[in-house]
Amino acid sequence: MLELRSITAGYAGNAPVVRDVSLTVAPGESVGLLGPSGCGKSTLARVAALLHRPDSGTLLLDGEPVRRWRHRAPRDRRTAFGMVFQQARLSADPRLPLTDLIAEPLRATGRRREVPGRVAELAPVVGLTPDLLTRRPHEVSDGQLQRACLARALVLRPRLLVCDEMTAMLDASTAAALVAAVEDYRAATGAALLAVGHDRVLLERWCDRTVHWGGLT
Ligand SMILES: Nc1ncnc2c1ncn2[C@@H]1O[C@H](COP(=O)(O)OP(=O)(O)OP(=O)(O)O)[C@@H](O)[C@H]1O
Repeated sequence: MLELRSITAGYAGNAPVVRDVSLTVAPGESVGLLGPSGCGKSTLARVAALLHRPDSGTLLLDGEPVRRWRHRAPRDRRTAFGMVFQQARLSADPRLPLTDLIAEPLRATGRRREVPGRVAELAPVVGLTPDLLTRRPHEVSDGQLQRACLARALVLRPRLLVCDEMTAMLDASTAAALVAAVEDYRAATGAALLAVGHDRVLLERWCDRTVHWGGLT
């Protein structure tokens, strides 16, 4: 269970972009968060995934308040989340072949031995053929790179996925394939989902419930 209570967050030197926002994602639930461009959805998504420390408010994970963020958060909390960002190219190290990109969280948590097995398992799940796995980000399409980023988000088997406009830059068939991969993962594991976007039709089809930014406070 993820509970965001009265979260206010922003960027140093500027007025907060998220003000007093509350949102709950129950275990196994999928929640869509809809809002116009620039309203603060990505900022709230990063707060929810422990990647951005809020200025005030409380985040509870399974009833326990989170007190530390980013690399300071305890490992079991950080690894509870998998996050997919809107712009795969900005979130992917351009030096890494896709295999290493997918495996990054395993290496970062000292689980190198699991790399070959997990990458081989996940590549077909996200629709990546073996020849693509040895290529670097500049040698693959945006859709192929986003597939690898989804695999990276799944590699530690998170309990909660945060997808921030995951499909915004993609064609309809790639978008559908990525949503299907997320849903297959959720069906198999019971993981919850927070999907952020501005495509009402997509979010309403994809999620158990959809909340509107203006109705969050
Ligand atoms: N690193 C940053 N430093 C300063 N301001 C930022 C930073 N990142 C985002 N902002 C500002 O915070 C506000 C909210 O941005 P955010 O990306 O959270 O919105 P969003 O709703 O996700 O937008 P979009 O749908 O266009 O991605 C915007 O005004 C943006 O300019």
